[in-house]
Amino acid sequence: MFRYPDGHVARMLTIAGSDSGGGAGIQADLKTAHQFDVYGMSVLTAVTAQNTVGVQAVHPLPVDIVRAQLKSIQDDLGFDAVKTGMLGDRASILAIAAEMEGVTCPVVVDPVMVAKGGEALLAPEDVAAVIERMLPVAFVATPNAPEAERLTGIPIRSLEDAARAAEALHRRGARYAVVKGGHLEGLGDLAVDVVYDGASFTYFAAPRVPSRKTHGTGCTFSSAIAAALARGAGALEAIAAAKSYIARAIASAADWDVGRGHGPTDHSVSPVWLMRAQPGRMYVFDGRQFVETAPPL
Ligand SMILES: Nc1ncnc2c1ncn2[C@@H]1O[C@H](COP(=O)(O)OP(=O)(O)OP(=O)(O)O)[C@@H](O)[C@H]1O
Ligand SMILES: Cc1ncc(COP(=O)(O)O)c(N)n1
Repeated sequence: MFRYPDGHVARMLTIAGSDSGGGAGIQADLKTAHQFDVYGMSVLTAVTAQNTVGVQAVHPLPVDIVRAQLKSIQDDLGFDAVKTGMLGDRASILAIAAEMEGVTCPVVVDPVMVAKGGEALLAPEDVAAVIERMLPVAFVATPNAPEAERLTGIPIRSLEDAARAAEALHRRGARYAVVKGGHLEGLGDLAVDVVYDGASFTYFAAPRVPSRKTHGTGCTFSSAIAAALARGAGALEAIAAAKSYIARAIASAADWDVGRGHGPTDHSVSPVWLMRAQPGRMYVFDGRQFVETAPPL
């Protein structure tokens, strides 16, 4: 486990839903924390019956038990970074937002709305609560392109659109807004994520793997950012480490036979650390290392 100079072990909390299939949600988050040598803890917001083919049932947990889990962790263990994913019902969203307003460590908000198969994981009428209450507490927000469209109202068809949406998310309170490129046509064969920090656009890219094994990529990416932040990494370093981790996790599972549908990624890979990432640049991860280039826009 990663330890700080004072001896304390780096700790990450995930507040998210359970994926019985083990590829997304809490399960992906804890596997990722472990792979970053960070101690992982969880607050469950909902239980899903889910596999690689689809989501068969969703059961949000009562807000009292959501609050109680968080209190148990706060009263005893503490944490160095938080990641939020699927948030459950409106009462839980409001309770979690209120708690996050009082947290001093970095919070990564992954505004999960729909699963790969199209099933809703957030009620459409609760999107406003995520915009109004969760974006302002986000040190890093990590929507995919369709989620960023819903959060900003900006149609996203290109990298330029993604950059404009990242700006809008920053205006709505996210200190670092990351619009992920998994659902977007990137640059050539690259999957490009754009980051806006209020001053500069920074781009992280990796070759797009022609694979259906992308269940839980968003969960894995956002928890990797939180795990890196829990170790004291800066925001851009954390996003870079997460990009290398998810790129390797997708590539490594491409020939797996786990499930018949959108299979999970391989959480057993290791991240590559990019120290001193410069805002305003583009970094392409080639599977082994980052190559710095001029920004595409
Ligand atoms: N086929 C792929 N090859 C390489 N990288 C990918 C691929 N698909 C997604 N990514 C990367 O994985 C990360 C997650 O992106 P994505 O846009 O898929 O998130 P998401 O839609 O929230 O995930 P999910 O569909 O699991 O909810 C991003 O860094 C994205 O660029
Ligand atoms: C509990 C839970 N949280 C998040 C997702 C999104 O992940 P994906 O879009 O990869 O299915 C999911 N499927 N299940």
